[in-house]
Amino acid sequence: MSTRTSWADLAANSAAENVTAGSSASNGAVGTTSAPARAAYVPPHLRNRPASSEPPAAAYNGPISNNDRSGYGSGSRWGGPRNDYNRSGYGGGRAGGWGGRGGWDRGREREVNPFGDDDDTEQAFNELENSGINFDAYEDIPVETSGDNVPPPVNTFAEVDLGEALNQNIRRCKYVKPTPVQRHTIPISLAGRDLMACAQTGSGKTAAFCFPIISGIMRGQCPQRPLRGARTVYPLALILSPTRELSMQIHEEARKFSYQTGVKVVVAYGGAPINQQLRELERGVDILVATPGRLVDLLERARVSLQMIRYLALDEADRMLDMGFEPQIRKIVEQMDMPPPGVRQTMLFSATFPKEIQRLASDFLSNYIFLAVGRVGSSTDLIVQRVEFVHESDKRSHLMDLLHAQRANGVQGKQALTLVFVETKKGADSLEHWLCINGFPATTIHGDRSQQEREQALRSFKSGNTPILVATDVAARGLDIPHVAHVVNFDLPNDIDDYVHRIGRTGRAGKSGLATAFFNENNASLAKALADLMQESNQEVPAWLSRYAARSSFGGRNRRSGGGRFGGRDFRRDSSFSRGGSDYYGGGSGNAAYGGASGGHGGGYGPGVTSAWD
Ligand SMILES: Nc1ncnc2c1ncn2[C@@H]1O[C@H](COP(=O)(O)OP(=O)(O)OP(=O)(O)O)[C@@H](O)[C@H]1O
Repeated sequence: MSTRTSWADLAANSAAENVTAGSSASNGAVGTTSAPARAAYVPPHLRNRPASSEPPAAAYNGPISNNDRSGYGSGSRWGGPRNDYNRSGYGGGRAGGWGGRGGWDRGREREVNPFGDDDDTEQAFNELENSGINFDAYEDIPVETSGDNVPPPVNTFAEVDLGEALNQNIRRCKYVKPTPVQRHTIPISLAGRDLMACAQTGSGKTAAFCFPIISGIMRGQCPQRPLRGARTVYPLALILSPTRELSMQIHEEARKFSYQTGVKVVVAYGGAPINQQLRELERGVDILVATPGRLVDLLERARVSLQMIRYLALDEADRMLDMGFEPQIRKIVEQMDMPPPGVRQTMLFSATFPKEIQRLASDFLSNYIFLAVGRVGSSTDLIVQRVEFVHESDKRSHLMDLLHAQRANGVQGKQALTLVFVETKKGADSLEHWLCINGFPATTIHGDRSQQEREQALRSFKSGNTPILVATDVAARGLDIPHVAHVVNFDLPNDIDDYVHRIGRTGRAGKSGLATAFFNENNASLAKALADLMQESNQEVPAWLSRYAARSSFGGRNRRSGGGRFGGRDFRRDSSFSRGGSDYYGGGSGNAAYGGASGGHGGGYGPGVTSAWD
């Protein structure tokens, strides 16, 4: 059949494309090292490294530091409460903040360009806009904020003084306007406020927390690092995320945003050799992006100190505080040497925020602002959700039908990618094998694969060489993979929030996508939450699913309290919040099983207030 040929062609084409595109990842950066201005050969182990990692500049006169940037003034100390530096940085003193950055030029010459462009091409970038974002869909987006003195949103990046180097990188990224979550959170963060932000998948949360951090470090005065071990490093900002791949992605993004700002970003995650990460750290770090396990390791080895942390960001914060991660997060945030809330600035981001998690998270925050931003455009336009009743034994043939239909429609001929979620690692391997022997190039990502295999699988999927990725929930959150046209929930998750994150791998940044779920009697406990979610998103709910939902609405792990809209609502507004523990789940009996459940986290929106991810 011609399918074989077309798959082979597809692979060949995409391989070629991959080489030219550089796929926005660090590979692309390597390719740029041959630009005339940077003709010197950069050995592989030094590539993708901010070049300002050099010995302390002459201006620096403090004790041994691995973090200091050559341009950072005379070493005035940051050490007092957060308000001190905020006032000097963001108040009337702002005007003085951006001049005289000449010292950074030295770093500029050597820093590997993560955009794969050259300074000379900046004008060309100015003329382009990120066409992926549907800006019209931004009108009338529902937003809810709560907290004291919420700073007003901005409409443009120009309205906030992020600094010229960062602005230039924003232009390079072709971000013409801030997305809604950025419009609201950037002024809040620049004002030094703590923040809990709930905004739909694919809406630009990464930049929303990176921009204020980078800008704040750029404008901050050079902190004098304490003298501990010569090999201990003192990052100024910590960004935690739950998976290695997500940490790598945030690192890549942050490196782009901080290009030529003098701000150094390093990533540390498990499964990769620690020595290499230690070497990177020793070259200097301002922003450390990390997974919790590897960070605990580094802290216990006293190779990282959190003493100088000014900014703490938790991406996928609800996941970071669920039962799996909470002890590690508490250890990092509360039991090491990190400054307390009110001294550091803390920002929590996710598309989902169950109330119980909000309650836990509030321990980490001081006088925070809660923000819920509705989805970009109408949900019906972005992710079309379908649920099909498929018995366990029919799932494979049903998947095959879907994939054949996609081929017939030519979707995959255009490099469209399909992400298939399954429940178990074994199930992932077995489905991948079956797909491959049936002529559908597939790969897999799950926790039993080596880190190298995981990274290779992701690369191959992103490039289109292997247009089907079978994944467990390790790929459910945060991953920003362009051209994922279809997400298939081959096995539905037990938790409606996981469903939301999984389908959010498509329909990103204003683009449309399709999500198909295979439902059968094993998923009855999810029926109510799924039907509610689909209804809220203006999706067609099959009659049989409504019947399942009616049957299961008496309880169950995914029941939402108050029958209300799902909840990006501030738990502090809920009158039951002072009553403690189980009430956050509406008093439902299934609440003890919190870790795997999202039940009842809505609490109900009032009229006219829209959920953050409907
Ligand atoms: N202002 C902007 N203009 C154009 N594109 C943007 C803008 N901000 C972010 N993007 C793009 O939108 C995409 C999604 O952003 P991001 O990965 O930060 O989403 P997210 O909200 O963190 O999603 P998730 O909840 O799945 O983690 C990225 O490709 C990013 O480059």
